[in-house]
Amino acid sequence: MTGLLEIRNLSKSFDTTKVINDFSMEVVEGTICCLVGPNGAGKTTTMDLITGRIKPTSGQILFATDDITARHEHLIARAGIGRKFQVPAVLRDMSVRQNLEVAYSRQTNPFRNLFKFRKEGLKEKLDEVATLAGLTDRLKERAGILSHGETQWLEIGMVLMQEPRLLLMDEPIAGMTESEIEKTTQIFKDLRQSATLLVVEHDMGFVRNIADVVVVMHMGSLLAQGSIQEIEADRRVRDVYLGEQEAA
Ligand SMILES: Nc1ncnc2c1ncn2[C@@H]1O[C@H](COP(=O)(O)OP(=O)(O)OP(=O)(O)O)[C@@H](O)[C@H]1O
Repeated sequence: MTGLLEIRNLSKSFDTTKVINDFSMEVVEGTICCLVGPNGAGKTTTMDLITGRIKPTSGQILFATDDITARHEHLIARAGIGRKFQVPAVLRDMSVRQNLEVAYSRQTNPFRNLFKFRKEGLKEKLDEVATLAGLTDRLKERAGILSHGETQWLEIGMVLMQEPRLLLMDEPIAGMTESEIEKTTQIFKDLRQSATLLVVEHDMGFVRNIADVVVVMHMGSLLAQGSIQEIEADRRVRDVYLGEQEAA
């Protein structure tokens, strides 16, 4: 099976330091792939390379079989790759509903843009996303009063309003309470029905609950990939990453 996203022999150097080194992986459509590894392994740099924020020194990135390696960042977003960063970017003085509407109007798919003022399309999408993100009861609230967890869910909702085919997430549960993590786990399980996700995450409990595939990076290279059971049983992964996690 070919991946929706395929990374082939990717390398990236900053000055003389090679931080991504001949790294290859893929994300299959309709799955959640978690990218894990020790601090400095190159996870964020890989996400930056996928979205076109930075360009690789060598290698290729294919999205839906198109080579997007040299494409400009906004064209990659338009092709259907959305990203939710760790730091929220919601408009605090606007309501939850207005935030979702603004995200919809920033729809990056040009075909969809033609219909952006069609109210039914917006309403339908807004209801669907609010339900998925667990925000139906909070639509009228000012975004500024939301809890940390709710703000993160609103951010996820805002990315979903743009209907990405692939959704990248940077540490989505950072700073969340136990109950917020539980709810986020459910949101991700629901998301899997309609989206493809690549998630950078340190919390192995969360990874265990959501991941179809786990990819482990170490020093810019692929160390291991497989199911969570395969990863947790892998001695090399235990040595460089999981052992360190358990000790923390
Ligand atoms: N712009 C840059 N210039 C120089 N070095 C960089 C730059 N960006 C990242 N690096 C280096 O690349 C390496 C990989 O960093 P990266 O942030 O991708 O790791 P990470 O796996 O996301 O780590 P963490 O889990 O701590 O977020 C690190 O050694 C970092 O210092």
